[in-house]
Amino acid sequence: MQTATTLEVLRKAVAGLRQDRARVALVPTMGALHEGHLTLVREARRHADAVVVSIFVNPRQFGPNEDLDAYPRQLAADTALLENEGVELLWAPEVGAMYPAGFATNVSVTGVSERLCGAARPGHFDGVATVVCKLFNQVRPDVALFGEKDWQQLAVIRRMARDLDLTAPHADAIVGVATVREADGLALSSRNRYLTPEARTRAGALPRAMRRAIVALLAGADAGGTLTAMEAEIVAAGFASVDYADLADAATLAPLPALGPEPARLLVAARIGGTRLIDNMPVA
Ligand SMILES: Nc1ncnc2c1ncn2[C@@H]1O[C@H](COP(=O)(O)OP(=O)(O)OP(=O)(O)O)[C@@H](O)[C@H]1O
Ligand SMILES: CC(C)(CO)[C@@H](O)C(=O)[O-]
Ligand code: BAL
Repeated sequence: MQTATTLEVLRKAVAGLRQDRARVALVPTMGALHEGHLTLVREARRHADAVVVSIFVNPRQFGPNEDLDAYPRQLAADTALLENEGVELLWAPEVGAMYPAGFATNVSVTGVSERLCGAARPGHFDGVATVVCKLFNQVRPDVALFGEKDWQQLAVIRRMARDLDLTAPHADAIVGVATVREADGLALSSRNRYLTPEARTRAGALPRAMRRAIVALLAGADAGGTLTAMEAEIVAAGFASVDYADLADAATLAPLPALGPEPARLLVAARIGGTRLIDNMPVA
């Protein structure tokens, strides 16, 4: 596996891959890799001949009081994991290579960015859209893979890619990969490593409460009452607070106060022991 840390080396390496192989896949990450990321890498292989993974802890998507400094960085261990998966190219720029002095551009996706995590983390999706737009322009992948764990992020990126003609105009250029979970149902996340063993045990209550709510909704229970009961269950299990718990249209994330004919998604963000966890599931 080749590692590029400058744009010049990246462009040469991508050109080399393109000479040898037809299709290139991109898997953007912030590192601290786990089985969720490796599942994206394996899925990427099914869609392309060469796989490029980026590792970049993107300062622009962190708020002023968020965990940018604490975010786990383990490039050597990540490199070994990616080598083991047969990844062709790792793109691991420093902040100065991604945002050289004078950088002054912002990509902002209206609508789908505005609720849920967008409301709880002002500026977050502008940071995500800006860096993913840059990554797409840097690598020019035929296909890019993102996890459904970050459902709203996936929706924002799909909107941006369509609006800015960033990817090939086929429907599956942005592939969403199903959330990989621990045995107790907790979604794998780099931030799970912030949890104490006790908080980690309690955190399994989040997906359990969500599943119970979905069963109730499908049985015809009132949406408002079900969400309130679910929030209470999450807090009773030891979470400090619930940032949001909402039903949304699965494609646009438009508000969906009650179940209708549209496909719905249940999306939750909750805090435990100083760590903010997110999850989402289809109401199906
Ligand atoms: N459990 C998971 N299942 C599937 N994909 C995942 C999972 N966790 C992360 N991903 C995906 O991996 C990509 C990189 O995510 P990122 O590096 O932010 O990891 P993360 O575990 O989501 O970290 P964080 O704790 O910052 O949310 C994203 O597309 C994300 O949706
Ligand atoms: C897509 C992404 C790599 C952009 O920094 C990040 O938000 C992530 O890891 O989900
Ligand atoms: N996986 C989403 C990236 C973030 O929370 O900043």
